[in-house]
Amino acid sequence: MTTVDVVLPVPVDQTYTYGVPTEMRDTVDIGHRVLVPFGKRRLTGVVASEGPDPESVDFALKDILDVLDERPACSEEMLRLTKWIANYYVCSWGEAIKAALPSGINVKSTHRLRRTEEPPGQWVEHEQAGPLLADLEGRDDTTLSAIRKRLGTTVPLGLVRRLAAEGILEVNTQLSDARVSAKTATYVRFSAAFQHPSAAADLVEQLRGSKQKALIEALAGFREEGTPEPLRTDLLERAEASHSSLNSLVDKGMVETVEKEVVRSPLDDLPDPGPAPDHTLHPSQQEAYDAVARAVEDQSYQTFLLHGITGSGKTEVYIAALKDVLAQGRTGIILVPEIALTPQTVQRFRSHFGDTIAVLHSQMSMGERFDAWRQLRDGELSIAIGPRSAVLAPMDNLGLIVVDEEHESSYKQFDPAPRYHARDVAVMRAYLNDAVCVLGSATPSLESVMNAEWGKYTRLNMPERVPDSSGTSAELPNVEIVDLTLQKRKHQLEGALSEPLRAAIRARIDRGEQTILLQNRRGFAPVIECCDCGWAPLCRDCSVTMTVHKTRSGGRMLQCHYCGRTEPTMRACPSCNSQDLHQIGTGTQRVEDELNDVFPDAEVLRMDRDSTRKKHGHHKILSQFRNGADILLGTQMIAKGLDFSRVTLVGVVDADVGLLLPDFRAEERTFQLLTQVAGRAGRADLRGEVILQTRNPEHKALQFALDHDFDGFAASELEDRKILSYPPFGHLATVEFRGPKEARVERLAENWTKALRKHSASDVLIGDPSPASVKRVKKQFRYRTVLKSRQSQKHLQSALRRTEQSFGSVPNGYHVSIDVDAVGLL
Ligand SMILES: Nc1ncnc2c1ncn2[C@@H]1O[C@H](COP(=O)(O)OP(=O)(O)OP(=O)(O)O)[C@@H](O)[C@H]1O
Ligand SMILES: [Zn+2]
Repeated sequence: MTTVDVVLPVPVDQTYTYGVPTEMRDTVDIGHRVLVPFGKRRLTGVVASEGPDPESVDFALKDILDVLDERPACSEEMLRLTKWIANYYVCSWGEAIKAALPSGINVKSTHRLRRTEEPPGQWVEHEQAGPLLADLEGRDDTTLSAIRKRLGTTVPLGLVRRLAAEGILEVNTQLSDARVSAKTATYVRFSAAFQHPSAAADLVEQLRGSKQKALIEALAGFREEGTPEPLRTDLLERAEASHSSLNSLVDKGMVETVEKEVVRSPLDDLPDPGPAPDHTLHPSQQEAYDAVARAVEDQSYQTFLLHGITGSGKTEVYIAALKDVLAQGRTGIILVPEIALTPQTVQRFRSHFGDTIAVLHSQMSMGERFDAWRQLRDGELSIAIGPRSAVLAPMDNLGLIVVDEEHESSYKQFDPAPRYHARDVAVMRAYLNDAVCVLGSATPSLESVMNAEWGKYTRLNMPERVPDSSGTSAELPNVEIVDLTLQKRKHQLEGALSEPLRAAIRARIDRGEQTILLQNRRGFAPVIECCDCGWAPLCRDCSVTMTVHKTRSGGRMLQCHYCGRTEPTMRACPSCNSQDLHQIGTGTQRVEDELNDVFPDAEVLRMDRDSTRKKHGHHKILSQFRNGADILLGTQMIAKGLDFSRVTLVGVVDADVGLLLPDFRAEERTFQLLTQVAGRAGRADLRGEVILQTRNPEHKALQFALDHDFDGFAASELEDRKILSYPPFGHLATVEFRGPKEARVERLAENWTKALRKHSASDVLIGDPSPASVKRVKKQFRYRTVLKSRQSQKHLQSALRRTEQSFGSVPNGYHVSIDVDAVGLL
């Protein structure tokens, strides 16, 4: 190739042509990363295609500086997929490719800054330059990213350049290497001439130095144990010898050292998954599997919606299909909402497929992530299991993509772009690969239900739970509603737990059975308020009240759930000095206290974001529960995928959390959450019971959950959506405007929306820009415009694309984010 077209990580929708110097022509290929000059910067890009004939180019062609890969980082398939993502989600191709590559592999430029002169007053007063200059005062030199971290704001590079031009700053730009690469280690072995076991004894005779003798003996010892090439550090330690003794053996040609890659794996510290259970599929599993297996056999594209009620055994269907795919020499991707929350599912895959699996999760180090990515790309591993981003795993030869719990909103990426939905990308990726896609859920999304109805997906149903050895299926648990307003009127409500729920828990403790309790709100109390003047503490940086949390020592502190800021609580109201401060509402910590009070003899576990921050935090709590703790209390984390046979009671402390949010999906979410959590009860021989506490007993989401009536709920909700042209009947996108000054954000939103109206086809309905329901988060004001189209997603996409192009850049520090198929309109 003499020229190449390169995709760059810039928010511009085009590729750039570069020349290829003669010495690189044999090494560069499609999908390779290359280093290129771009304005004054150097950027890492990916070669998308061969470029035009250099003779035909009518601009000054710049050359690529370096080829960064020996093998393509991006396959041609991945280039096609990312291009589709860029078009569909209205972002740049470079942004989409970035999401498909492990972070940290790009060469970065770092800017080191130093203050040279006393800055003039107008700069000291300047809103952005002031803090920057103050930060640099008295420092030697420091990187721009360190400054940004210290100040907690963005420092625009343009500002830095202006200050440099005025001689106030000295800027030194350096290229740093990629932060991750394959990790290698040094191993030691006998040289070819000395490999015979008897040679070691001869060597020990010959050698004079006692350390050298010890090294030879230790190396022979490792070999006897089956490790002919031990790590150099291990060998030195065992022989208690130094590098120089080893080097003299190397010089004598007796031993040699080799550099080999070590693979960093997060599986190393997970417990062994144990042997794979050998289940015979029950009739409805068999039927579902047969349908999937036929499509796998044909190697043609098809998407299935597997609607299997809770405990119907969907995972076994995925496993059986995956075995077929591997037998064909193809590969598979399993998407789960979040690895830490679905440990049992992951362990089940590991027990069947062992070392061929790459488990990708959010708590992996950059090195672990890179290693998994490289092994998948090179075909050393053939299964990727992980959350959202695993849909972009770099494997060739895909035969199957499973999306477990396909209704989960965590499959939608929010920030940064590409704001893709992993389920929809999975369907597209299967299509591009003639592969099969299986979307599984007990509560499918209404989008998928309609796609099945319209014939795009094939629906498969598993309406019964897995039968026991006698052939009878466990029944779905009995659901009962406790009306909290009634309880209160009868003065029977003392804390958060009603009398019937307490009695049911007591019975479980006495029988040695287990209880799962959902309270979908973390912390101690959502609000603290002054009883005299009504004052409540707000976060300094976000427009929300702060939540009361219990500290480890039993005291109280305040925390903002949007930015994480914490503050001490106050004794008296800062506004009227009253001591009468009231903690209103209930979080998991408060329920935990009540449980410990009421059931002092019970072992209570709490699982929420606060109790699971450490690595394997979820895992520890769940294994304590498996070992027989009485009560597992938690936020929505506990609603998914858990499979414990002794759980016979599920209690929902407050079923109304989330129900009344101003989002058209609020009811769907609530129904899904209640059905999923109810499904944790009575999964084996013991019959389950569910108690929902609510103040809205007549609400549709609750009433249908009461009867486990998914189809009824879907039909009723779809009717409402149709009238309002909400998805799945219409298409939706949002544009969010963000920045530090409200008036400017509002103006930006208005101008952008005006331009959008100009570029839109007539069926596109565009709302007025309005503040987000939490208007300010982390010092940034947020406004939002919602667009709908009854007819076609394409109309939205082209209007957004055209507006973005014609509008041009926005002021520094201000952002416009396009979110196609947005979920969560808050
Ligand atoms: N054919 C089978 N024979 C015996 N046991 C089975 C069979 N299929 C699945 N199981 C067991 O039944 C239980 C439920 O299966 P699984 O967890 O796959 O259900 P699920 O459909 O994913 O449920 P949920 O949606 O509630 O998470 C598991 O313990 C699993 O090992
Ligand atoms: Zn905040």
